[in-house]
Amino acid sequence: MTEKENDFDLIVLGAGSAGLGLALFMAKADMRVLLIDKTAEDVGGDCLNHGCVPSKALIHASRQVHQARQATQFGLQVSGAADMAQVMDYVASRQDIIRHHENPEYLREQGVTVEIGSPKFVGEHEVEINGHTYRGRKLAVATGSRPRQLDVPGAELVPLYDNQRVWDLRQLPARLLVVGGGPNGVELGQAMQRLGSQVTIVHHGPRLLEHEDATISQVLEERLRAEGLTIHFNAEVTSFSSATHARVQPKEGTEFGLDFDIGYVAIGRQVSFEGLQLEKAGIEVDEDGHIQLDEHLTTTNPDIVVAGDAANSLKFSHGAELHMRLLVFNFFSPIKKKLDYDHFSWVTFTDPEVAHFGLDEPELKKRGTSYERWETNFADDDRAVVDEHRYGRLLLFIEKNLLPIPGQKRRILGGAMVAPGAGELIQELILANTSGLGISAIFDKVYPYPVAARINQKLIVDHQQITPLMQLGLDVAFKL
Ligand SMILES: Cc1cc2nc3c(=O)[nH]c(=O)nc-3n(C[C@H](O)[C@H](O)[C@H](O)COP(=O)(O)OP(=O)(O)OC[C@H]3O[C@@H](n4cnc5c(N)ncnc54)[C@H](O)[C@@H]3O)c2cc1C
Ligand SMILES: NC(=O)c1ccc[n+]([C@@H]2O[C@H](COP(=O)([O-])OP(=O)(O)OC[C@H]3O[C@@H](n4cnc5c(N)ncnc54)[C@H](O)[C@@H]3O)[C@@H](O)[C@H]2O)c1
Repeated sequence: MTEKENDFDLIVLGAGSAGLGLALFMAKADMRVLLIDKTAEDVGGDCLNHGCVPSKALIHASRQVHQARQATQFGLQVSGAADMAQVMDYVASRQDIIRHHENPEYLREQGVTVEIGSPKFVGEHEVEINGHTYRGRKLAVATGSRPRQLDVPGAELVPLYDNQRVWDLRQLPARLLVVGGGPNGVELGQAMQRLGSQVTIVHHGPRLLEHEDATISQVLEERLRAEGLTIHFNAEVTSFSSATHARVQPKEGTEFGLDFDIGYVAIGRQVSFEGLQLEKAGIEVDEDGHIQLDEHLTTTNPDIVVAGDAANSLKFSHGAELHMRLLVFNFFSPIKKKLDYDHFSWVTFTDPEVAHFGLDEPELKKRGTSYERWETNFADDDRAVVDEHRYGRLLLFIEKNLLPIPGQKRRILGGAMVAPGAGELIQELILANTSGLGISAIFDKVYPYPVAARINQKLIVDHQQITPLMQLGLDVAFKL
């Protein structure tokens, strides 16, 4: 290659959600882009290969099995057990479909130069890979994160899986020990229980999904227990005395033993920049090994940015998309945008789903924002009655105006929902939140009866109060 051919507008390290988004967008904008990943099979990153896609496919399969069993209440006869090999074949087939547009050949067709190998920085704008040096005007580190390991005595004896290896399972374990009650642990734990495993979750914290409001987590916990999962809170696995026996220590109380067949470790993620020689590019890391970033996701080298899990903030595929949007805006605009999670949302794809958006109560309190907490269960919602999800729960934080002036906009600051399909039901609330719409945007709608999303309006209608002044106005208007 000539020297010119080795010059790029953008070099991206890592072809996961963040790197792919950045590379494809910049190539579309006619920029010269070099995208690097370790192997061709790694392209697509964790989301396609070990995370979102296989986990959602597994959840889909397990829901089919669960719903078939639920239908026995209507006289349907269901027998037999799910075949794990067939389930995993289904999972792999879904990944294969998505791989059609997440692979080196496809990317090259889109105008992206792709290199496979182990890159390292050799200068402030230079990266070396496979014996060649490439220069980028801008460079992006999008190397993702990896699962945290369970480092306790005896772990080496045990068949311990994490999200990188679990998709190789061909047989359903009779007893599955899940360590960690975050989104990863609860999604996989419920799916495996539905497929036929007996699942036990051992969780450090006092409740599942610790980023959620306690009232929301509690509904999920009750549903999971009703399906047969065992959950130990405030507890940790302290050692393994054999390949199938764990010792568990609750924060308060006596240590106990747990028998299992395989373990699934879902205790969070860690970033690692091993081998990248960040120091050669002038990229500083803090004492925990995290890259020092400003509010524009720029490192201590002004031409090198970080995107996705590697930035070590909220770790989601659409978090990577948010980063990508911010970075491309800032690449082209003289006015720079700052990273802002105020309208960010996420969904945990359990059944019921748990959806979350905007600011939560601890954050509102921290900011001293005036708000009201409105919540409802779904017990009296007609759709919830017929579809059997009266246990659902919706929580909203509504802007509180200091003076009760009629016609004032009251914005929806944040909220959460736990219900089947909550991730879809909550989308109109997210739109209102993102666009700064007031509660009247929901109040004024006429919903087709009986769509499940009417619950959004019900909560708002239930909280409308007629003040004495309004009552007087109504009385006069009616007489006239
Ligand atoms: C079980 C599970 C389920 C999940 N489900 C969801 C979900 O439903 N929705 C959601 O939004 N998020 C979900 N996530 C999170 C989501 O997968 C991640 O946030 C997302 O993949 C991060 O994208 P990324 O591009 O930052 O990193 P990655 O996708 O990890 O991509 C990083 C890429 O960099 C490459 N790389 C690493 N080091 C180097 C190196 N030295 N040189 C070259 N290349 C390198 C890797 O091979 C990889 O391809 C889930 C995560 C897990 C674990
Ligand atoms: N639907 C989704 O969007 C989705 C699904 C799965 C994962 N993810 C993402 O993947 C990442 C990883 O998920 P995760 O659930 O592993 O991480 P997490 O950090 O969100 O949750 C892990 C939980 O494990 C607990 N824990 C830590 N050490 C423990 C120990 N030794 N024993 C018992 N419990 C322990 C922690 O208290 C924490 O609540 C997250 O950032 C998440 O955003 C997203």
